[in-house]
Amino acid sequence: MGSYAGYKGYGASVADELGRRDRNEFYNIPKDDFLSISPTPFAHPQILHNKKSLITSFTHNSHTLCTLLLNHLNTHLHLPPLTLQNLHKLANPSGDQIRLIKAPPQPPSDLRTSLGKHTDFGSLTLLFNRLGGLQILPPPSLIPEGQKAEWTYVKPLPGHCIVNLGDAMSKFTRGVLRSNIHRVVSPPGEQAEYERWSVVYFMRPGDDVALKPLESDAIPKTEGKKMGGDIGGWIWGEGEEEEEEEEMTAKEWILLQALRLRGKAGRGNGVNEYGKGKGIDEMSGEERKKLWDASGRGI
Ligand SMILES: O=C(O)CCC(=O)C(=O)O
Ligand SMILES: [Fe+2]
Repeated sequence: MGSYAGYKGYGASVADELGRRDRNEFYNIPKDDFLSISPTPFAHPQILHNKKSLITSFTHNSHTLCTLLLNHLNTHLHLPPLTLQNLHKLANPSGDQIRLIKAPPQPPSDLRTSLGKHTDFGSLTLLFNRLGGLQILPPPSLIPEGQKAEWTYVKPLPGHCIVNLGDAMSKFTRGVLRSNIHRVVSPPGEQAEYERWSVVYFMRPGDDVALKPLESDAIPKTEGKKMGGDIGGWIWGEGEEEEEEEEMTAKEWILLQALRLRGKAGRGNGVNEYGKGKGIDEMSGEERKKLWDASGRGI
């Protein structure tokens, strides 16, 4: 599906409104490549093939953990047994992937956002990291009256991982569950001196799954007010009348999000094609701003 597998170089995408570049490099490993599900696996370097058993055991364990969480969500959403689990089967083709992210220490006099604000577009994300740096923008329900939402660090705890809900889950539940806005900045305090690594597992719905609200007495039957916000389809905000949305499969949706970020879906400049396309240095400030406005999501 698409070609968002593989390496993204340091500074290859835009991380803020000023068009400044990100400060991380990462590598995406699709689940289907190492479980022999994909008929056209990405040409990964030999070193990853040498680590196949590690990659497959990490995939299995992460998927099992996500399935446990889906089990609880399924119960609390009053869905028929195994509804969410059946939309996310390990053996079915899907956009699930592992991401390995490396962010070197930043110059103290020039600290920037290392991974721009976004919502994840899959279902659940597991984040394994030892250093801080991840920040969330809390929803209005957690903000005292009259105050503004402020970026807040999420502290990694030993023996824990951090779990994000993604946009697909918002779609399945008509916004009962919502994807969180997050970004990564320099780790706080003394941690800023160290290289930050993050190992991520993105669980996404099976390729053939329709991204539409599920039937349950805990999920509203009509759209009513759509929750607005400047990124993501279903995040909090002032609320506006819902427009008819075209129904898509997860495969189409994920490809659209990936292309959108890379500026190929009718907007932007194709800068995020992992090294291909027009470089950010060649773009005007206006072009960078346009790219930023058009993206708004993780890759
Ligand atoms: O490194 C982190 O803590 C977050 C990474 C992230 O948000 C992403 O890759 O989508
Ligand atoms: Fe993310």
